[in-house]
Amino acid sequence: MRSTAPPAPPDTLDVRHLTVAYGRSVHALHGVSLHVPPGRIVALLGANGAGKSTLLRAVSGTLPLHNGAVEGGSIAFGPTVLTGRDPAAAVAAGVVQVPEGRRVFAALTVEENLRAGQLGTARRSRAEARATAERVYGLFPVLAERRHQAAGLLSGGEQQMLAMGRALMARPRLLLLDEPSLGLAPQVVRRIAETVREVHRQGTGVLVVEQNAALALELADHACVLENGRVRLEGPAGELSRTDEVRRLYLGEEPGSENGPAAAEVRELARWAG
Ligand SMILES: Nc1ncnc2c1ncn2[C@@H]1O[C@H](COP(=O)(O)OP(=O)(O)OP(=O)(O)O)[C@@H](O)[C@H]1O
Repeated sequence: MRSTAPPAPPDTLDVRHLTVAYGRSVHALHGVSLHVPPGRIVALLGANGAGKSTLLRAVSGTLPLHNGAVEGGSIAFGPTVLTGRDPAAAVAAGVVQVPEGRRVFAALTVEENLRAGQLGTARRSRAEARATAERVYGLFPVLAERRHQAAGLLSGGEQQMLAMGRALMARPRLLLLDEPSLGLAPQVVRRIAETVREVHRQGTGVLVVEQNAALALELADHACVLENGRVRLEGPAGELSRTDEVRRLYLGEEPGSENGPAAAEVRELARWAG
């Protein structure tokens, strides 16, 4: 008789031995395993081309949009198998990706963009939908002020907030974020980081890809460093940020230095986070 595996705990992302290729020649991930426990923040770090976006795309079901495909391994969110499923299946399971490059519907208003975030999710009453929108406006008051404006007129930072807000309208159990701080001013980055924390406090898990390693390690409970499509290092974010390798390669510090630029940034973030 075959033994059956115990049911996966709810809201846990479980990626096992994942192998992904684009076409026949680009092998982007080679047997990557990663775990996001319920309600935790996990950061994915790594150099350009390491495979971070590929991993997020595989989880959100958007790989085929980039001509990529899962060639081996598995992805599950709780009891739901997501391997090779489409984005609608991921959203229905509670896994929602903030689109890369903060894509918003430029011609639609802020409010209409937020409403679009509910498409494909379980039907809700109007009162529930309104309450979710008010929660998003509470997180990003600037969106409330601009609710009747075309999204294309927002600044880059406001568009990032809208892209996040739209993802939150689906009431995700796991939010996938691809470089949320890219190209944004420090103050806006702080606002975004604050929101990630707030979303996390409200019980949503977060898997975040971030070039700003100091920010990612400050935000995350756990971090995973990818190198050439393989997991190179992983562990509690606090421990990883103290390893010589991470300090040298991702935080731009000389090992042993407490005064590098990233160390200053971590201290500044810690001060701001209270
Ligand atoms: N649509 C695609 N078609 C072909 N190859 C791709 C495609 N997207 C990514 N790749 C390749 O897959 C590998 C992993 O890329 P990926 O974008 O996942 O890395 P990344 O760690 O997110 O890097 P970056 O920080 O530069 O976005 C790289 O070799 C990249 O060139």
